[in-house]
Amino acid sequence: MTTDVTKGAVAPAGGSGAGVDNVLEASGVTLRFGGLTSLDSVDLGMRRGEVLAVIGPNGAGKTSLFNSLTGVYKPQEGRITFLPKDGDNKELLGAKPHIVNRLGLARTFQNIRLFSALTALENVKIAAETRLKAGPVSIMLGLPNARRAERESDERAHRLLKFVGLESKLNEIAGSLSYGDQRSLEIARALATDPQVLLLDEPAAGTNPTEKLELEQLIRRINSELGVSVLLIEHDMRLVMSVADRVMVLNFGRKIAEGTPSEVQQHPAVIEAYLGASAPEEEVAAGAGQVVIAEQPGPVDESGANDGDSGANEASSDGESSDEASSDGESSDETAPDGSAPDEESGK
Ligand SMILES: Nc1ncnc2c1ncn2[C@@H]1O[C@H](COP(=O)(O)OP(=O)(O)OP(=O)(O)O)[C@@H](O)[C@H]1O
Repeated sequence: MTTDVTKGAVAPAGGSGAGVDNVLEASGVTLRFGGLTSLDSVDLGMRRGEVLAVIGPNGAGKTSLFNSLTGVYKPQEGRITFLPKDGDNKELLGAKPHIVNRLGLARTFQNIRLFSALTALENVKIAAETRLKAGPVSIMLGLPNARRAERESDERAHRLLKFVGLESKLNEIAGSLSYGDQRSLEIARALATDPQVLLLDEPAAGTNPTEKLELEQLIRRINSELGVSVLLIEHDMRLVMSVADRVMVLNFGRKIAEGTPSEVQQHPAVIEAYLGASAPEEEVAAGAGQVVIAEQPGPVDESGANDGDSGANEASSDGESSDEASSDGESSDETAPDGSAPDEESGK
């Protein structure tokens, strides 16, 4: 049975993972922006404890899927079910981002969103404090339980900064950190909310080769040492192929393949999606039936100048058509699951 966290109703669990120990399931997720179908009946079955990568050419629907899973967008159709360890399944479609986060899903964004004027430690503590049991009044009055909670969040933030390799930079201003360190800080902040599933949206974008290798190690450790399932959007195919247990491929909003990294690399639909239907046959043949997927450009800075979503903003700000996906209307005032303010229009 699944509790619908949006209505308090109870519904049967859906999804594609019958007989498998899934942590997250989606079935028939369809997301439209006016005439544009960003996700077309997408199914997802994410296994507990795995690193699952979502790949696809630019505009394939990867971020739309993340935004749908985390409550930033509300797809018009489908089911999204979180299956936590305690067995109390939750329907996520329509749930607000902060509720999704409280249930156990945390994410990072394509465009880094830190409180850039605060220190690394403060950034993580803010996220850790969303887990505090003490209410605002006891915090204001400095009651013993509030002091204990404050100490716990401080310790937790220290531990996580050490875990991501930033222990020597905890008092540095976030905005002054290198791009790679800012990405690590974002991950620490997401982990501070104690998720069962971590969604990473292009974590390698803008990082240098050394930082990419460190990121690869970090993703492995998050998965193996913390026991967190990782859903990863990434254009860096070397990273994807090395770190993912399984890969799901989207193209034009549809799932076109799913399997192990080597399975999807050899999948004809994937080869076609990446090389294009008109790719010369010898180009495909040159890969001996195995596509060497070219790395696609991701965003290079916080302005998202290179994230290719300019059209996205136009459509979402319209918001009038009943056929359109609604982005969470509260998200501009609210902090995002990881304590950051989401870019409501693109959710990137
Ligand atoms: N808020 C929005 N309003 C209108 N269209 C949108 C919105 N968000 C996404 N889209 C459209 O949906 C499609 C999928 O976009 P999405 O950002 O999910 O792709 P992506 O696979 O993440 O691409 P990239 O790799 O470039 O980040 C695109 O055509 C995009 O323009």
